[in-house]
Order: sequence, then structure tokens, then C-alpha cells
Amino acid sequence: MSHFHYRDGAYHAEGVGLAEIAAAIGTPFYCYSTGQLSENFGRFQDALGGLNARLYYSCKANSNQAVIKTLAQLGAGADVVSVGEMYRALAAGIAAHDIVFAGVGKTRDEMWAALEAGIYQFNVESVGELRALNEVALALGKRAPVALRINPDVDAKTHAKISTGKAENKFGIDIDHAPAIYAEAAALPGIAVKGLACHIGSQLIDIAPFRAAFQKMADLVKALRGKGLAVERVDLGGGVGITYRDEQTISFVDYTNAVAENFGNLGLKLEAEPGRAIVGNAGILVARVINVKEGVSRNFVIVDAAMNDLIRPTLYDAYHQIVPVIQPADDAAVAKVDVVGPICETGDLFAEQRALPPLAVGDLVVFREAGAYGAVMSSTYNTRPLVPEVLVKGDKFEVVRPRQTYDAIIGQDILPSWL
Ligand SMILES: Cc1ncc(COP(=O)(O)O)c(C=O)c1O
Ligand SMILES: N[C@@H](CCCC[NH3+])C(=O)O
Repeated sequence: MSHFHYRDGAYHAEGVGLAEIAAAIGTPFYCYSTGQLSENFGRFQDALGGLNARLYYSCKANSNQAVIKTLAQLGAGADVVSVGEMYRALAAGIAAHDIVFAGVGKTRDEMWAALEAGIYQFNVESVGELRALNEVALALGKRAPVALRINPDVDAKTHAKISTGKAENKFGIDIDHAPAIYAEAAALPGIAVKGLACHIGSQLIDIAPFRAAFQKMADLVKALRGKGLAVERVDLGGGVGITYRDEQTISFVDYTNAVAENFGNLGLKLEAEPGRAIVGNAGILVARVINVKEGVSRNFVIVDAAMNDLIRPTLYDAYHQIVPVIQPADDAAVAKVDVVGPICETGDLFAEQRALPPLAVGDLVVFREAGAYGAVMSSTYNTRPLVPEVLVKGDKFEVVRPRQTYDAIIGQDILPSWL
């Protein structure tokens, strides 16, 4: 059962009423549930339990240190995509040897910092990156542990902007080039090549593309071994989707079965990098209705959150359920409205013609499933301060990032000497 629910007529995060949090810190705010995070992580870990697999939580989905630390205490490693994320993971208590670094454009400075820290693995995405990493490692007197990220040319059947495993996408090494580059990696003195990685996209709700990709990866493992090259590890990436509306997604058990079918008897150490499946339904965004505007062709509910706080609807036409904090009567009438934010863009639209019970100025509303790619993708567009984040545990809540002040945003500008 969800850790976000109605209790005594009002929406709660675990044991805490959202109106109580709003009264304490104002709106909008993100709210995360420790119970939901722990349940998701535990279920994924248990499912993969028999497979010599380790979970490296993909910090890009939600990099608040309170979230990372909650997962670290359950045994998570971290998947990072920048040195900034590496520093966050380290600050949140994840050891360097539990960090995997993926990303299509690692700079030499980033390679240097990650090598100095002593991370577990670089997922290398091109031959140019491999050679640069070799040089940086030699300059540091180290050998970089590497998995080659392969682009298996599989359609993940997800939104085009978050599909990463087709040949035309920028990610990974073309699978046909992999044997030659793997052999080169094995011969480079600054590289310790450990295995392969792949990540075909995010928000996959059909197991078939995973199956297809895993099969290609397993065949590649066998082909490389056939050439006398050692392959110890495979990193499966992330990508397991969640339910935003009513879609049937992939269960952790189905996913595990697809992994076991393809890699079960290859004697590999496996890594998985889930992000959304761990944090997506463990977070919500809470906003307040500023105004209700009756138009000629549409009615608009204007809330105090906007596309700068949660950009997924604008960027991917993503659907987020919207629920009022005060529980509507079972027989409450619903009417179609557009739920919008205050930003000066037509695309600042959370929901178009959504059937909702009546909402009035001052009402609190919840955008569900906002724990992944929510706060991390926010900006200060229109000089709107970044909103606070709150972590709930049972009957307690604490602010884990305060609301940004206007002074903090405006104070970042520096006037040149001639003004
Ligand atoms: C390399 C890599 N690993 C893991 C993830 C996490 O993906 P998801 O949040 O879909 O599990 C991503 C993002 O898509 C990624 O690019
Ligand atoms: N930001 C995307 C997911 C990107 C995944 C990054 N590898 C989303 O909200 O769905």
C-alpha cells in the first residue's frame, strides 16, 4: 500500500498530515516517504537476491542527501553521472568503492577526481573516452576499473527523449564495435577492464526490450570470452518504470527473471542502477491553489508550483495524478480543468482538461509520483526560489532542504565594474 494516503479525510505522508507540513513551511514543497523508499529498495534487492547482484541507486533521479543516505543505510551503492553527484554520494555516506560513474561526456578533471577518490567502476561510453581515461590513470599512477557501456540498438519503447539504447542515440559504444574496443581496453596499461554495461532507457513498462538487450549483452559476454578476454561484471543499468496513471509496469520479479534467463549461468557479478523505481512513488509535490479562473473555453486552476519545480509534464507530456489534500466526498462532482502554474509560458501546464473535484483558492493539492526527476530538475526560472524538500518517517518530518531565499538567488549576480 502507498505510504501516501487519505486518513481521517486528509492526505497524509505516512503519519504526517500534509496540511501540517504546509502550515510549518509554506508551499510548494516536495515530500518524501522513508517507508516507501525502504520498501521499494528492499523489494528490488530481495528480488535480485539470488543473482550475485548489487543495487547502485541512480542518484540523478533524486540526489537529496537524505534520500541517498536512507538508501545507503539499506546497502545501496550509487550510480553517478558527474563528479558533482559523486561528491554528493560521498557526502551522504556512500563509500567511493561503492560508486559507479556513467556518462557520455566525462571530462579529464572528472576522471582525475573519481580516480583519486577510488571509485568502483567507470562505465566508458566511447573509444575516445577510454583512451583519455587511460592517460589520466597513468598520470596518476593508477589503473581505472572499467566497464564498456554498450549501445545494443534496442528500442526501449519509451518516450523518445528518455530512450538511450538505439544506435542513433548518443549513448554507449555500438555493439558491433565492442569486441575491438574491449580488446584495446584489455591491452591498455592504465585500464583494468572488468566487463560491460548497458542502459537502454527510462520508464520502461514492457519487459520485452529488456529481454532483447540482455540477450544481446549475454551473447557479447560469450563472444568476448570466446576470444580469451575476461568478463567479470555486467551492469544492467536502470529503467524499470512505475505507474503514473493506470499503466501496468514491469514487476521486480519479471525483471529478475529476464536477468536470470540471460545471465544466470555466466558466473558474473551483476550491477543494477535503478532510480525511478526506487524514488518515483516515494515523493510528492504539494502546492496551493492561488486562483481559479473561468475562461470562455476552459477553466483554469492556477497553483503556486510551476514547470520550474516539476518540469516532467512540460518536457515529456508526463502525467502526474493530482489529488486534493482534503478528501472529496465519494459522490463529489468532477469537472474538467487545466491545472497550470504562474510561469509566463503556455507550456507551464501540469494537466490539461483533467477531471477534478471542485478546487477553491487556498486548497492544497498533491502531484503524485514526483519523487524521481522532480526536485533535481528544478530551476529558478522567473526568479522563483527552489522549493523545500521534506522527509517523513512515521509521525515525524524534517526539512531536508530549506526553501531558497530571494537573497540567495539575486545575490548570485555580480555587477561589472562599469555599472
Ligand atoms: C546510465 C543510467 N543508469 C541508470 C539510470 C536510471 O534510470 P531509471 O531512473 O529509469 O531507473 C539512468 C537514467 O535513465 C542512466 O542514464
Ligand atoms: N528525466 C527523465 C528521466 C531521465 C533519465 C535519465 N537517464 C524523466 O523524468 O522521466
